[in-house]
Amino acid sequence: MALRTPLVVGNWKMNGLKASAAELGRMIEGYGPELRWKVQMAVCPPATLIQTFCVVALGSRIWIGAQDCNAQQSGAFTGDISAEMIADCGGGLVIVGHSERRTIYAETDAEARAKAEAARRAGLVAVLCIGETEAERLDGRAIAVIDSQLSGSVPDGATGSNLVLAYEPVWAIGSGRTPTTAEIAEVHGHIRKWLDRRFGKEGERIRILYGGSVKPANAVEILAIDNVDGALVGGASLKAADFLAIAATYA
Ligand SMILES: O=C(CO)COP(=O)(O)O
Repeated sequence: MALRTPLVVGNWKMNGLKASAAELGRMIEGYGPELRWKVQMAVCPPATLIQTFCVVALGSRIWIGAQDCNAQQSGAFTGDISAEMIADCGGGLVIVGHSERRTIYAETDAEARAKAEAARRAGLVAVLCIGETEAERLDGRAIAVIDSQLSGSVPDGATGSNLVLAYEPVWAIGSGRTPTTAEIAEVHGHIRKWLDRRFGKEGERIRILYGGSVKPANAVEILAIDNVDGALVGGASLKAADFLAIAATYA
């Protein structure tokens, strides 16, 4: 068995209504045995659809997850959901620290870390997002920013079974632009070394996904890069044909 099974996660963001279960159905149909053995697929719909999607995906081996959670188990946090609630619906993972949460809702590394810890408490896998802005990259600070996000948001005791990292350069999200393969290789190699230093052998089991404008047209090139263990896909995960084509890179 490979040290790290490739993982392709779809982040639907604030898109999807009940009727979108049909699209999930098409994904399940296309996730046949030849793909299942090679790559793990997951879909994170908006919170309103988690329960429905978990029922639709039952027995399909596609994981269903959430896009965020509150770090607390329950309480007076109007509008929020907890990791325990996601697990209760049948969810298996939760995205934390996404750049849209960091930018729009001013979430900090410490909050992302607390959410990753909440995910572990509830038995979920946390998909923890990090990545530099365009200004930071142009300033030559991309690696420094990644380092500070890693130290601030990766929880103690992380393992390959409770944490996945996602490198998402903020400027590549929804823009149709991606870093060069050398730039992605540099950041992923850097994160891999950081995980080795922090967690030793266990660090080798933690997957590092790339996210930001991944499409069927660039997936082959991106997913072949050293230390890229899969993708976190936004727009292209909304259509079964595109999402399956990305995952099929591993077939
Ligand atoms: O933010 C992303 C996934 O979390 C990436 O979004 P896009 O694939 O639409 O660029």
